[in-house]
Amino acid sequence: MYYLRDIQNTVQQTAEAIAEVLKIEVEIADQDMVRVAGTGKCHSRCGQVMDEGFVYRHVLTTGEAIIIQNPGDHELCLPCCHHGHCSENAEVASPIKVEGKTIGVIGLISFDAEQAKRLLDNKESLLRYLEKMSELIAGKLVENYQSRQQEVLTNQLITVLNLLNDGILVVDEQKMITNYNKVAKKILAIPDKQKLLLKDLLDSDNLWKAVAQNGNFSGQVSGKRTLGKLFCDAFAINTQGKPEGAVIVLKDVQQVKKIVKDATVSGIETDFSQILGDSRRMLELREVAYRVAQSSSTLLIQGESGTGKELFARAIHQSSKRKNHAFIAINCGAIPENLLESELFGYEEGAFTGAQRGGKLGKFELAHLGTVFLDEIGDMPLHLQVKLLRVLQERRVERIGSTRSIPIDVRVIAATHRDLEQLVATGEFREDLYYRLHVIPLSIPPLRERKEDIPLLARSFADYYSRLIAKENVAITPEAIQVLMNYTWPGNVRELGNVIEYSVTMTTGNTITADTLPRRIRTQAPLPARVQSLNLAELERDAIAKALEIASSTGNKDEAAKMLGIGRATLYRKIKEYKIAEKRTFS
Ligand SMILES: Nc1ncnc2c1ncn2[C@@H]1O[C@H](COP(=O)(O)OP(=O)(O)OP(=O)(O)O)[C@@H](O)[C@H]1O
Repeated sequence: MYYLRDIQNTVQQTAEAIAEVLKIEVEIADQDMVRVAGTGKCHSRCGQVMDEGFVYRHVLTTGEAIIIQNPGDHELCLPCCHHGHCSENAEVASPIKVEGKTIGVIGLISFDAEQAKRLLDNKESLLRYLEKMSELIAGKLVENYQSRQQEVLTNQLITVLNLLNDGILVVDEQKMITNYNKVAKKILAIPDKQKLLLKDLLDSDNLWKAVAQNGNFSGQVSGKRTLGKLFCDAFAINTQGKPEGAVIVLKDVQQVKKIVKDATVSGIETDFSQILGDSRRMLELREVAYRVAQSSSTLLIQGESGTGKELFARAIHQSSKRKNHAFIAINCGAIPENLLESELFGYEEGAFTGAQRGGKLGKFELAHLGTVFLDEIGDMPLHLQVKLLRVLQERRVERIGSTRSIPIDVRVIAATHRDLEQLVATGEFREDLYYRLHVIPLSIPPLRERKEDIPLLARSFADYYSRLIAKENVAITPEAIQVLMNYTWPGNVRELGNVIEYSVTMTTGNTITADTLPRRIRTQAPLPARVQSLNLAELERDAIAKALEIASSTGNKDEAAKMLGIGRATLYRKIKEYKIAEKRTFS
């Protein structure tokens, strides 16, 4: 809204200018009938409400100027207490309008006959003059209102900018810094009250070229007044097609690494107490792992799928001096070969078609001071094995498309369910890398070789999943435990966890009995412990041998055929075909 009191000085100066020109007293009232400015006798009453301003009220209502020749006798003055004995000789009142709305009145008052004559002799030009003065005041009011709005908007923007975790710089077309937030001030060490150019703060040539050419930039830049690299995104500002500079968003690389650390570790902090198992082998393994955690040596964890290799790797990281840095796990078998290379080592801008502008940090760089967990290392392609070996030997990484090598301090924990020695023998795994990784080998035994861990694991999974689905703690009967102990667990602890999750969910009461366990566990017909081959005939042969082995306890061959879902005659034929030696005589 527009208030004359917001520009009181200007209003007073205008009143004085009018008084000077017309040699007459002037007063200006706002829409609340408060005298905002006044000259001569009226000056001392500025700021007061005008109780008897009947003429001004009329102008505020009608929006029309009025000239009163005989105040005191005029009909508008009838309600006034000075009616009939007014000290004024003549009065002129002209509206001040903003956007068509009357928001004040300029009043001219004559106290003697000579002044009154001057007013009345020049009515027309006087009214035009007052109209111009009103427009002048109205213009000032709008200007003041807009600059206040601008100030409010700027304040809102600065508040928003200061709430962001990124550094923000605003630069004009001449690359002059026009605004920045608190984070930018901190990460760029911007001095107070200095006019600065972008080049005073950042190594900005590439950035500016990209913004000018493409309207944006994304990559890394170096600070001029601070050490270290910054991630940077910049966007051109255009107003009606005209370039007006750019907004630059900055993130401290160390800060990003902290975010990576929080995302990779804090969510799933693992310590050795979470690795369950009281078998002698697990107790020993935990003890060795705890001891090696304190060193920085490369580790190789071997074990079948689901035995807890990643769990151990996380616990080792969490117990090491690297625990406040990132733990980055990457599955070498799950990522396509060409992507794996850039994921691990990163690349420079323009390294290949489709490479992201500004390049990309590799996992080794991101995990600097932390741990990289290379799962399924046996699936790593040979040419990447060479690169990995170099990283382990030289403790430096070279991004794709770069000749510069970057020093890194990373502990590598590799894991595999494959027989690496065998892979070395067949030439699929480099011998030198194998020995480099094999410095401290940890071998996690499959669950079937430490069956005494099963009761503890099963009960703790039952507690966990009961809590998860808000069920009363589901117990497990001794018979059910016995069934679990008899099974060979090809999927190891992961499979056991899944079976207990299934049973906790499916059981109607709050006890897992042998009957509520999945059928395949009860019928003792697990999948082959290790699928060595995907040859159909071999798989069939293995399945038949297994079924015969299980059924041997009852000596009933029909049972084996039923397990396999084939007829008795087919079973005989297959036994003959695959030359399967039977361990006992069947009925
Ligand atoms: N000793 C254990 N105590 C408690 N939970 C375990 C244990 N071992 C494994 N687990 C659980 O089993 C699941 C599989 O573990 P993990 O992923 O560490 O196995 P892995 O050997 O790395 O498997 P893969 O080779 O398939 O990646 C996880 O949910 C893990 O928490």
